[in-house]
Amino acid sequence: MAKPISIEVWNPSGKYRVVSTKSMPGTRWIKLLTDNDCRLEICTEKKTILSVDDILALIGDHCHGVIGQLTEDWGEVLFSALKRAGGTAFSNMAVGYNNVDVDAANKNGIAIGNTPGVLTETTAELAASLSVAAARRIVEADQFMRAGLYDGWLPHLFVGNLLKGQTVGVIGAGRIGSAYARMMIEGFKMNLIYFDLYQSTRLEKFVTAYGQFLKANGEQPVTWKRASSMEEVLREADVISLHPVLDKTTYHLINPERLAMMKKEAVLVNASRGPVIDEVALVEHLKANPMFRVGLDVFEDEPYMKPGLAEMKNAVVVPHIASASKWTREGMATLAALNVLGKIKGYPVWGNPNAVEPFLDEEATPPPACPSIVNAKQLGN
Ligand SMILES: NC(=O)C1=CN([C@@H]2O[C@H](COP(=O)(O)OP(=O)(O)OC[C@H]3O[C@@H](n4cnc5c(N)ncnc54)[C@H](O)[C@@H]3O)[C@@H](O)[C@H]2O)C=CC1
Ligand SMILES: O=C(O)C(=O)CO
Repeated sequence: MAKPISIEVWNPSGKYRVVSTKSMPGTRWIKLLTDNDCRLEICTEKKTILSVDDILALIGDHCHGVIGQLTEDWGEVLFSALKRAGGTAFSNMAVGYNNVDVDAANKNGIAIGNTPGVLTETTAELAASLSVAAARRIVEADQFMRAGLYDGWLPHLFVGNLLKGQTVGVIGAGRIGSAYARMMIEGFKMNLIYFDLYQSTRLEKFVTAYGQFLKANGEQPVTWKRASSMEEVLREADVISLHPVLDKTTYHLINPERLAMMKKEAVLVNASRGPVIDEVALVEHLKANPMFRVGLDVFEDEPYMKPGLAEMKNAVVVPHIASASKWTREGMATLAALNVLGKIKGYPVWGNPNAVEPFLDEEATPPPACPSIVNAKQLGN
């Protein structure tokens, strides 16, 4: 028999049983569910990553919807169990949903929610921070200072890369990639080269207008270019940040051949998903090219790093915290809860997942809609 899972129960007499596999920041999401006749059960198990068996035990034989996490493996086993339990709704507390088998969800008639928009700027800010930290060797210098090694100013001490006037390359210029590009262009006056499957007209217009503004003020204008291939970005950019979704087309997008195309002193940043980079190849490249630097928020085999990465001074590594601002994490919890609640209540899907602000206004009642359901069309919603 499966080991019982520890839970915390809110509104025990609620009509709809909703499970959250983790405690999430804030209390608004809890209030929204309990005020709407949901009995909410929050898993309080100490282990960080729940197994499929743990989640099966949480779903049990009566469950209307689940709020889950990107660390969980949501496939046929869990979706068929949720369907058998009478459930119709699942939401990741994340915008990325590469941990979810959408075909299996479609087969079982389960709506899949995600949390776009609320984390765009927060994630872009962390990518920008990693870019600067890697370019200016901030972590190395901090460690040097704390080790008591600083014995006076020296002309060669921790010399890094100037960003102004250099080229920033963005691969995947969607919501986060575009926000990151704007920060680097406006903040550091970098030129842009980007690659995406789609043209980012808004981003191009922004760079053109900012370039005109700089020129009018007697400064060197910034420029933009839409690359016709990813390789063009890798060859030309001084700082490259990866922001695509993770799918078959982006798995190991950065491989040994592409690493070799990049400038020897380039900075590579990844705040998308770990498997976008072949991490073993990256470690080899970092060893062979000490002036090449990386800033990583995500890793191929999270929570682990590939052997050798932790020892590399030219790598800045942080534990998948790109969306970790209080406002964003509370907003993600709200959107995830409203996705599940909306489906249970039979609400329509919100028309624009890029404009979810009305759901985040704490003073107002959220619209009667599901903020973002990725398989709405397939389910005929
Ligand atoms: N590290 C973290 O904590 C976070 C990571 N993420 C990751 O960032 C990803 C992007 O999020 P958003 O910007 O909101 O999504 P988005 O959908 O707005 O942007 C993704 C972009 O990638 C492009 N793309 C897809 N395949 C491509 C390919 N083969 N080559 C080039 N571009 C390609 C798409 O056309 C789209 O413009 C998420 O899917 C998630 O995996 C998101 C939030 C936080
Ligand atoms: O939202 C996502 O996709 C994350 O990785 C965490 O915010």
